Amino acid sequence: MAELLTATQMRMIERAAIETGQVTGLELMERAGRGVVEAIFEEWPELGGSAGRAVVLCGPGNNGGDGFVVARLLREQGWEVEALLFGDPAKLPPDAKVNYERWEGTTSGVADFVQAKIKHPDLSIDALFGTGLTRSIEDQALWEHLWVHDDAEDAWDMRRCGSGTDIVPPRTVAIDLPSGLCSDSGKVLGGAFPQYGRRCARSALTVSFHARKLGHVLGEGPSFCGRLVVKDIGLSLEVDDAEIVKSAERPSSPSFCKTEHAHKYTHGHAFVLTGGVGKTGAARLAARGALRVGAGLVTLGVPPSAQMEVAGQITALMIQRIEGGKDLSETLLDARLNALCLGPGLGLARAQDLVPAALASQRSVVLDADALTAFADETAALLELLHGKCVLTPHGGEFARLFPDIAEKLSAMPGQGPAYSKVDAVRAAAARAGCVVLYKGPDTVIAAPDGQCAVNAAHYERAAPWLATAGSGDVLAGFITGLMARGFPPMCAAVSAAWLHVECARYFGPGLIAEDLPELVPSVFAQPDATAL
Ligand SMILES: NC(=O)C1=CN([C@@H]2O[C@H](COP(=O)(O)OP(=O)(O)OC[C@H]3O[C@@H](n4cnc5c(N)ncnc54)[C@H](O)[C@@H]3O)[C@@H](O)[C@H]2O)[C@@H](O)CC1
Ligand SMILES: Nc1ncnc2c1ncn2[C@@H]1O[C@H](COP(=O)(O)OP(=O)(O)O)[C@@H](O)[C@H]1O
Ligand SMILES: [K+]
Repeated sequence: MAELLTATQMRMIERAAIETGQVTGLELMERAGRGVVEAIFEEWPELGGSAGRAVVLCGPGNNGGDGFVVARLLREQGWEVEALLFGDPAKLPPDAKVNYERWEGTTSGVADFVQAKIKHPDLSIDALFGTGLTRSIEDQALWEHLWVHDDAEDAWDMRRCGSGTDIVPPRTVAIDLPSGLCSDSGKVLGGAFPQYGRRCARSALTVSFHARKLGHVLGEGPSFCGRLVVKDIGLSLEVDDAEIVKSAERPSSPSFCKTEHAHKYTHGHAFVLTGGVGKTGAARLAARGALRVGAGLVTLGVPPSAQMEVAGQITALMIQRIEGGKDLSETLLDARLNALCLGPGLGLARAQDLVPAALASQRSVVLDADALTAFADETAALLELLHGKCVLTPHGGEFARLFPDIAEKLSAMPGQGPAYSKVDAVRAAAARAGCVVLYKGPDTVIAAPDGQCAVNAAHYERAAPWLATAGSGDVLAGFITGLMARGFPPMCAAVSAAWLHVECARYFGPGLIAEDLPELVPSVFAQPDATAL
C-alpha cells in the first residue's frame, strides 16, 4: 500500500538517505526543484517553450531552498523571475543558503512582498513553508501575501459557484504543501490576525516529493492543494515504521475472488438486523451490499411487524423473524451465522435490545448508525461489550456522541503544529474501543487498536462526491459485513470495503443513489487495474 507520511517520517527517510551516503541534501533539493519545474510544464504545456514571468515566494527553511532552485531553473529557460525571501539570508539552512547564493538574481525582502515588481505573473510559486510549518503565521506582511499569491481568489470563488467558468484560474503552485497548511493534519494553522480569519495559500497545483503527506488528504488539505502531483526524488520507499498510515487500495490478500471449489457456506453467512415496518430499507441496502461482495448467504433479521414488508421486496436474501435480544441469542446458536450488521434503520430501542446480544455472541459485528447512537448516553457500557471482531462505522455526529472528548480535541482551533488530526483521533478511538473504527467522510480514516491505520481518500482523481446520498453509508456497512462473513479480518474488511465503496461511486458518477452501489460491485471487481490512489 502507498504510504501517507507525516513531516517527521519524511525527515527520517531523508536523513537515512543522507546518512547512508545515498544522496546529499543538496542533490535532493535540486531534484525537488527539477520535479517542480517538470510538473509545471506537464500541467500547463502552453508555458513550455515560451519565456514567461514568475514570482517565487521563498521561506526561511528548505522549502524556500526548493524555491530558489525553481527560480534558477526557470531563469535558465529564459523566464523573467522575481524571488522574494521571507527571512534573513544569513540564517537560511545550509542547502537553502547554497541555492540562495546560486540563484544570483535579485531577491526582495518581506517588506516588498505586496509590491512585487512582476504584476500578474504567469506563475506564482509558493515556497514559503512546507513540512516545517510548526506554528501559526504571525508576520502581517507575510500573512497578507498569502492573499497576494492567491490574488485571483475571487476567480476561484466564481468558479466554485459555477459562474465565470471562462475565467482562467491563477497558475499558483505550492511546493510540497500550500503554506499555512499543517502537513500532518490537513488543518489550516491559525494566524495572529483574527480579523482575517484563518489563512492558507490556495494553489492550482501542489508538487510534493517521494510520497503524499497526510495533510494532502485529510481535513481541509485537499481544498487548498488543487491538483496534487508527487515527484520521485530517488528516496527509498522502504520505511520500517509501524506508525506509518497507508492509503486504502484494492486488496490482494485475502482477495475479492472466489475459488472454484468453494461452496456458499465457505463464504460465510451474513446476518443483517432490520428495524420495524417502514424502516427496513436501510438494512435491505446493507444486506444487498453484503451479498454483492460475496457473502455466501445473507439473511435479514426482521421484527414480526415488518415481515410482510421485507418478504415482498427480496429475492436472493433470506428472512428470519427476530423479535428481540432473546430471539437473536437463540438464532445465533447456529454457528454458521458468522457476521452481523446492526444499525441501519434499526431504531434506538431495538438497537439497545439487540446490540448486547449480538456482541455477546462474539461473532464479527459491524455497528453503524442507530447501533452507535443508542449508546450515546452509556458509552462505557458499550465499550465494555466491544471486542476485537467488531467494526464501528461512525460519521462525524456519531463519532462525537461516542467519543466526545476525542472529537473536541479534533475540532479545536489549531495553533501549534503538528495539529491533532483525524488519524490521531481515530487511532485513539480504536484503542479505547478495542476494535476497528472507521470514521466516514471524504477522508475516511480506519484504525485498529494496535495502531494500524489507513486513509481512504475520496479526493483528487478519486473524488466521489456522489456518495453524499442517503443510504450510501448503509451499503458500506453491508460491504464490511459481507467481507467479514467471507473471513476478511476486521481491519482488512473495513479498508477494502471503503476502497470498493468509492470505486463503485466513481464507476457510476453523477446521479448515483445508494441502490446503485451494490449493483456496481461486479463492474469494479471486473477491473483488474482499478487504481489504489
Ligand atoms: N525532507 C525532505 O526529504 C526534503 C525536503 N525538501 C523541502 O524541505 C521542506 C522542509 O524544510 P524545513 O524543514 O526547513 O521546513 P520549511 O522550509 O517548511 O519551514 C521551516 C522554517 O520556517 C520557520 N517557520 C515555521 N513556522 C513558521 C511560522 N508560522 N512563521 C514564521 N516562520 C515559521 C521555521 O522556523 C523554519 O525556519 C519540505 O517541505 C520540502 O519543500 C526538499 O528539499 C526535498 C527533500
Ligand atoms: N463528499 C463525499 N465524498 C466522498 N464520500 C462521501 C462524501 N460524503 C459522504 N461520503 C461517504 O458516504 C457515506 C455516507 O454515510 P452516512 O453519513 O452514514 O450516510 P447514510 O446514513 O445516509 O448512509 C460514507 O461512507 C461517507 O464516507
Ligand atoms: K509551500
